[in-house]
Amino acid sequence: MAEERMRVAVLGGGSFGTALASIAADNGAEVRQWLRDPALTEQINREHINGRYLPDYAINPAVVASTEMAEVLPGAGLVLVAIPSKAFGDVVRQARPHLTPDQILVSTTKGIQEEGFKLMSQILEEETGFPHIGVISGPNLASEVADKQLTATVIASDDPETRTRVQTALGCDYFRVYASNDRFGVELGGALKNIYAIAAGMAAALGMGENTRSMLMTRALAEMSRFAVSQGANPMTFLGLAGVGDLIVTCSSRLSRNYRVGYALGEGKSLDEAVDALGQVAEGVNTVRLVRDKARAEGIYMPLAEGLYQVLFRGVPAKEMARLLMLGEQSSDVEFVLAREDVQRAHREQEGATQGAKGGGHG
Ligand SMILES: NC(=O)C1=CN([C@@H]2O[C@H](COP(=O)(O)OP(=O)(O)OC[C@H]3O[C@@H](n4cnc5c(N)ncnc54)[C@H](OP(=O)(O)O)[C@@H]3O)[C@@H](O)[C@H]2O)C=CC1
Ligand SMILES: O=C(CO)COP(=O)(O)O
Repeated sequence: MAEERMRVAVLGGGSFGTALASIAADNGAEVRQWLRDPALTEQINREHINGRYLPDYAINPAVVASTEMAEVLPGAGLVLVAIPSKAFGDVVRQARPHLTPDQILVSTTKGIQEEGFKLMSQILEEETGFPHIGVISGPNLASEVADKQLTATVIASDDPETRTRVQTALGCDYFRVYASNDRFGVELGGALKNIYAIAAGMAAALGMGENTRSMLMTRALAEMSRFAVSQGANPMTFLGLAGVGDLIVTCSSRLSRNYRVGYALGEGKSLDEAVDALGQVAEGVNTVRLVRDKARAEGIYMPLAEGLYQVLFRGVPAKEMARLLMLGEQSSDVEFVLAREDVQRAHREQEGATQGAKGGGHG
């Protein structure tokens, strides 16, 4: 007997949702995509193009778009939610009456909800109470995925069925899907790296060199993992695709929207001008504010996030902030090898010895 075709539902008609819908269809699934824009829905169904978000790429004709959740969700084995963090909760609440507990619900969104500092999979879990919840994250620029450039991602879930089903639905000869059980770390990695992509874009616009970019990315990794570990994530996750992998691509590519916002700021545009010119979501703008506030409230050392916050929201010139950051604490390289506190203690002891020697000289 022929195996039944998998049904996949995608919520969101943006660039990443569309790219993933097309992969699932390439893999033979029956794919339905929900979006709120009727004109774009019609264009996807008739021309197999998403002219607003991915105009240069053909979508697999097996993807059927609809503005009705009731036509998209019932019967889908896998539901991918690709909606920016600001609207994610609202859309999940609209979807809720059409969902059932056997479905696998996966967020693709790299952002944080302000209310309760919630990650998207936590919203999926809370709004549905269902057991098969996961997150996709990794170095996945949507237009490169749509272009079938060789790419890898991570499916993170503590539920083995979720991991396996997503690997089967999306894994193919141009898209590899690695598994993780650290859902929180993978999801946090995706959200946090957006902050540093803005900083990297800014540094590039200011004419800073490759040494600077490398320093920025590596110290960003230290800062991201410090924050994530303070919140309960596994630091090893940050060595993977959803940590260092995504940091590399987003801090290096003008295809990244966060990088482009940073670049525009470095060219002297205001935050509003930079965001308006982009016309799409750059999650890092909101994330930097939320993370900086949380870091301050919990006493977590995050000089890069604090510096970027000062530039974005307090009008400090980016060049001046870079100068101040270079005068900051010279801390441990890898804190999981040499603790930051040990470096600080050694400095204090040396300072004490120097003061003592000076005092002795006067006595
Ligand atoms: N693009 C990328 O390269 C990647 C993106 N991601 C993540 O995926 C998430 C989604 O991204 P992406 O597809 O790129 O986003 P886009 O900005 O390309 O598109 C956003 C989509 O969400 C829809 N949307 C926004 N607000 C609402 C709402 N209130 N109700 C219904 N629909 C809404 C938009 O509809 P409308 O057009 O009608 O406004 C649009 O279809 C992002 O948070 C991002 O972090 C992850 C990996 C790669
Ligand atoms: O997350 C991404 C690539 O992995 C996309 O980054 P942007 O949201 O900055 O475009």
